[in-house]
Amino acid sequence: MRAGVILAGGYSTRFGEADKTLADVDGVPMIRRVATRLDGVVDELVVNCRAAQVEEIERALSEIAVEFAVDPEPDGGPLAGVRTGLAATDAAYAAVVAADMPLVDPGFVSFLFDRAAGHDAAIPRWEGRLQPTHAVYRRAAMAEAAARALSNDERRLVSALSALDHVVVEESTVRERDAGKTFTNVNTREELRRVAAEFENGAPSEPHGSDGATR
Ligand SMILES: Nc1nc2c(ncn2[C@@H]2O[C@H](COP(=O)(O)OP(=O)(O)OP(=O)(O)O)[C@@H](O)[C@H]2O)c(=O)[nH]1
Repeated sequence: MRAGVILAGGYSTRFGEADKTLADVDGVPMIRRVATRLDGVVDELVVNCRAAQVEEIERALSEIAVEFAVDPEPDGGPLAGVRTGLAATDAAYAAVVAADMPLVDPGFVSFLFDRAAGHDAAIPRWEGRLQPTHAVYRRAAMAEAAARALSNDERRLVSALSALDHVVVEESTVRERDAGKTFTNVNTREELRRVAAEFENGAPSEPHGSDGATR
């Protein structure tokens, strides 16, 4: 079993005044773009967010089957979000993807699942940095590593990686697969405009019938 855990519990402070995960990306809420792209390569989808976000995210995802994993306490940081998200699934492996990555490439995620097999994680590197919010984890191992790091007051995902037998998928591999755009993330309004332009120009393909636009 493969799960997809969408991390949406942040406060979008750089975005300002609104939850970026609901932002309109060429007619489709950003988190819906992430969910439809992941949906084709996983058996189940989990959305991790704060209780206050559930209603609007549910509306944005209408007709896409997801399970909500609500943070018991808000603002615990991304690592706490991952722990909460992973606790909602029994899948052997889970792709953890931030809700602000609307260009996530399902083929590349599928490749990460393949690379993670037999290990605790497959973590890509892009632009010199590991990308743990766009990675595949063995659920049980990451749940344990996250719990241990959190007990040491760590908030960042990378803190959990040292405890994992993780494969790093290097930039050269990402380039060979022409997948660099999969890591594009949206923090600011300007970044939202740029990513929306990618869709307006028709570049990234969406799974058939999944636009769920502005109904
Ligand atoms: N559950 C949970 N997820 C978080 C938390 N903080 C960040 N995240 C998630 O981690 C990922 C990366 O975080 P950022 O890109 O910094 O997003 P953000 O925190 O909403 O945005 P900024 O406030 O501008 O940093 C996003 O998918 C966030 O939703 C948190 O406190 N709890």
